[in-house]
Amino acid sequence: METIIRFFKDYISWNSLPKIRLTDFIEILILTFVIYNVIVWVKQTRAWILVKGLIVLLILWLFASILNLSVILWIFYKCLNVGIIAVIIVFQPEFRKALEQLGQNHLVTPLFNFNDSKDKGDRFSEKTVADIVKATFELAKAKTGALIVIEKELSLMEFEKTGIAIDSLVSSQLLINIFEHNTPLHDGAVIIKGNRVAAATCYLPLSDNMHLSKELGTRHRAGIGVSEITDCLTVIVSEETGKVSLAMGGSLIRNVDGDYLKNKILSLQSKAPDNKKIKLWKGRSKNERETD
Ligand SMILES: Nc1ncnc2c1ncn2[C@@H]1O[C@H](COP(=O)(O)OP(=O)(O)OP(=O)(O)O)[C@@H](O)[C@H]1O
Repeated sequence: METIIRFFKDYISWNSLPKIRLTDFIEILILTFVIYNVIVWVKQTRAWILVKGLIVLLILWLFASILNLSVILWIFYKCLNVGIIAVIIVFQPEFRKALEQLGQNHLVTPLFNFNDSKDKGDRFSEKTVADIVKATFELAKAKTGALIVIEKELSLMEFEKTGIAIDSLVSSQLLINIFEHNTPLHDGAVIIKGNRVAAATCYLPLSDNMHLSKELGTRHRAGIGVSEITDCLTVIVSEETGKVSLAMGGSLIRNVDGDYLKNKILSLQSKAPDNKKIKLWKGRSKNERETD
């Protein structure tokens, strides 16, 4: 009995328990957040197939280890380095997308948003909103294909650079003219920043979303693609059907009317209330992004 009491005194006393500091709690929270997000990412991408493959390989390796199958183990170890590089190459698009999403994270973006030019006044004037809506539906009526990307918080500079600079005030006439068939500027996308048409003929990244309807061509895929990696609003006018669709946060809303488009543009207008949020470095928190 005495031995048992001594055991409890020696080993289950408060002194023998590891000390938990505040930093340990912080570490646990960070790790929980990271592991949860990695699991969600793995489930949402092709990486899930990779994980299943890795589990099969792990079982094989365990089997070979238990039975001491030296040749199989030797092959495993020799292939390990090449395998890691192969995985990085094959899953490069997924890794890229994950890093881009991390960069868009609500915690990170405000820290590194150096662009304070939009801190003053509204993003769009009433005329700009009305002209975008007017041009869109006139183009739709004439079944003229169009792709208009409206910038929100995240810069579209990298796509702007692929096109021809315009830097002109938005007007319905200008937009209609740009997308007119057989004119030098009609191909590609127009980028709108505030009240100005920044550039035309811009090339956008195509979405690789496999769940998109097969009837959607590259114009729609490009519109959705740019909305997956930035917080822009993309207006797509189908040349084939004359219907207007919107892409936001990687989702496509098809066949919208003028009021819906106007409200969506106005929703970009409302900037995040900077003064109510923690402003760490000349930055501003993003408005909530729309999902399906
Ligand atoms: N990556 C891209 N970036 C910008 N614009 C693009 C891109 N790919 C295609 N486009 C535009 O889309 C046009 C081709 O549209 P396509 O017919 O393939 O698309 P769609 O989605 O079926 O649209 P529509 O209903 O208008 O036919 C091109 O002429 C070009 O203007």
